[in-house]
Amino acid sequence: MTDSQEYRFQVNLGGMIDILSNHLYSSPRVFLRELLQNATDAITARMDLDPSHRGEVYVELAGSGTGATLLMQDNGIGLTEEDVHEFLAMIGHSSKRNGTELLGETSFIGRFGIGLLSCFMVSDEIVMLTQSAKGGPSIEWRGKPDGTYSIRKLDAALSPGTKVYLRCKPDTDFYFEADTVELDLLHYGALLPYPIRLSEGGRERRINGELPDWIVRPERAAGSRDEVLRFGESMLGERFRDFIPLRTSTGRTGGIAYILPHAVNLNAKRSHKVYLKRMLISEQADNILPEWAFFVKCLIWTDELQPTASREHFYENEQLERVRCELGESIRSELIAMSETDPKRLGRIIEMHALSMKNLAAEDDEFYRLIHRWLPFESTYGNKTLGELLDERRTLYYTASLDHYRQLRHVASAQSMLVVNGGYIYEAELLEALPRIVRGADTRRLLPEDLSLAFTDLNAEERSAALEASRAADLALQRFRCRVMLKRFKPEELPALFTLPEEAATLRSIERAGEESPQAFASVLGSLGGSMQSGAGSYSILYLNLNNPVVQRLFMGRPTSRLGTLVEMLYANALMMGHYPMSRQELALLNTGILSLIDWSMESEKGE
Ligand SMILES: Nc1ncnc2c1ncn2[C@@H]1O[C@H](COP(=O)(O)OP(=O)(O)OP(=O)(O)O)[C@@H](O)[C@H]1O
Repeated sequence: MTDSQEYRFQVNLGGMIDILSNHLYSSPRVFLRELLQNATDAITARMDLDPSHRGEVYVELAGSGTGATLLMQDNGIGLTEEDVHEFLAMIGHSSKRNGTELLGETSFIGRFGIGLLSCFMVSDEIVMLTQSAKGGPSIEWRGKPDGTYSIRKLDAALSPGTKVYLRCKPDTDFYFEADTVELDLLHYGALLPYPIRLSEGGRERRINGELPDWIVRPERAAGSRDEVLRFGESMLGERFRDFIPLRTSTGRTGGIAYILPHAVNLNAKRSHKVYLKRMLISEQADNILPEWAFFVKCLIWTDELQPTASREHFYENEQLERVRCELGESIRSELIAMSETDPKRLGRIIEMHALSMKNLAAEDDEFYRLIHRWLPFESTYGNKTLGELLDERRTLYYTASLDHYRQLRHVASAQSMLVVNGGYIYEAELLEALPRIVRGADTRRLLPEDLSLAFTDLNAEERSAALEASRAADLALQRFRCRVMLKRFKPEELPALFTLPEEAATLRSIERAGEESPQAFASVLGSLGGSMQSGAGSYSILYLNLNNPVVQRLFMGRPTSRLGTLVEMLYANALMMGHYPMSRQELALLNTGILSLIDWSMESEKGE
C-alpha cells in the first residue's frame, strides 16, 4: 500500500462566475436589484456609524446602444483597501455576516457574497470607485468575468460612498434603456426610505415618492382607504375594492392583503410582492401566507426573514412558519371582527370567495362558527346563505353528493321540502359539522330512497284496480333492471321519478363503460357487473305518480296494449329529468318510442 496524498480542489473561476452570474438568477434584470441592494446595505452600515446620516442613490445613464453605460452611486459606508481585497475579490465572502453562518440575522439584505457577479450578465467589466467613510484612500477596482481584477489608489479623495460603472455588453442594450431602468428601479425600490434619482440625457427625476405613514403602521391603513387602494393598483396591477392590514406580533413583518375582486381557482399560483428591508425581494413568494388565503394578493414588508441566494424565495424555517401563521391570523381576526362591525362587507367577501371560506371553515370550528351565517349553499329554496336556511328550518336535510341532489331536487321542491345541496367540495363536511357549531341546529343526510317516505301509498281499492297494469309496467322495465312503484306524490305535474340506489348506480356506470370499451375490457366489466346483479339494491326504481292525470288514465282507465311502450317513455323521460347519462339501449328506446307516438297520433287523426 502506498501512502495517500492530499490535494486541494481546483476552482475554475471563469466557469464559477459564469454559473453564478448566468444561471442563478431568473433574468439579467436582477443586476439592478443587486446593485440597489448593495447601495441599501452600504447606507444601513453608514447609518449604524452615524444615525443622522441621510442616504441617497443616484443612477446615471449615458451613451446609447452597445456604447451605453450605467452608473449607480450611493453615499453609504464605502470600502477600504483591505475591504476590497477581502470582500470584492473573494467570491462567497461578504462583509454582511458575522462568521461563516448564512442564516443568522443581520440588518443587511445581502449575505452570500455573490450578488455583484450578476452584473456580468450585462457587462464585461465591473468598475467600482469607492471611498470608505472610515477614512483611507479612494480606490478603483476593476473586475472581469475571467476572474481577474485590478486595484488602483486614486489621487483625489472621493466623498464617502461607492460608484459602480457598467458598460453594456452586446445584446443587453435593452437593460440600459432609460424606460427599462426607470421601471426596474421603481419596481425594486419603490418602498426604499431614501431618494433614488435617475439622470439621463440631461434630465433628472426622482423615482420613489415619500412613504405614507401606513406602510410603517399598516393598522392605520383603514384611515387612508382610497390611497391604499390606489397604491395596491399601481404596485400589483389590479383594481381592488377592499383590503386587510397585516401585522405580526413582533411588528417586524406587515403589509396589506388586497382582497381579489374575482373568484380564484384553488390551484392558481399565489404570488405576493415581498419587500425585505424595504427592497422588493420576490414577486413569487408563495410560501409566506397559509394555503387557504388564496383570495388575497399582498404587499408584504419584512425585516425578519431570510431570502435564498436567488432571492426568489424565503428559507422554509421556523421563523417563516411563525410569520405565515401570524399573517394568516391577521386575516382571520379581521374577518371575525367584520362579522360584528360590518357584516355586509364580510358577506360580500365571502360570496366572492366562498370556496376558500368553506375550506377555512372546514378546518377551523371557531372560524366556521363566526362566519357560518354568510356561507352560501344551493338548496331547493334557491341559493341561500346558511343563516337564511337556518332561519327557515332548524333541521336541515342535505345530500352529500351532487348526483343525489339532482335526483331529489324536483320532488323535494315540489313538496316544498327544503333540501340543501352538500355535493360540492367541503359542503357535506360543513353541514355534518353544523350541529356542533350552532346550538339548536340539526342536519340530516338524505339519500334519494329516503324521499319515497314522503310518498303516499295507494289504498287497497286502488291497488287492486291497478294490479294488472302495474305488473305489465314492471315487466316492461325488467330489462333495464328497474322496478315500477305506483304512489301518489306532489306535484301532480310530475308523472314519474327515477331513483337510483348506490349499487344500481355502480351497475349502470359499469354497463355504460362496457358499451364504450373494447370487447376484452367489456367482458371483464360484464362479469364484474354480473356478480352484483342479483341483490334488490341493484334495481333502480321508477315511481309513477297516480296524482298525475296521464298516469291515472294509464293505470286506472281502460287497459291498453300500448302500456309497455308508454311506461318505457315515462322511464326515458324521468332519466332525462334527473340528468342521468343514458345507455345506448335507453336512447334507442326513446327513439322508437317517439316514432311510435307520432305513428299513433297520425293513426288516430285518420280514424277521426
Ligand atoms: N455599494 C457598495 N458599498 C459598499 N460595499 C459594497 C458595495 N457593493 C458591494 N460591496 C461589498 O462587496 C461585497 C460583495 O458584494 P455582493 O453583492 O457580491 O455580495 P453581498 O451583498 O455581500 O451578498 P449577496 O450575494 O447576498 O448579495 C459586499 O459584502 C460588500 O462588502
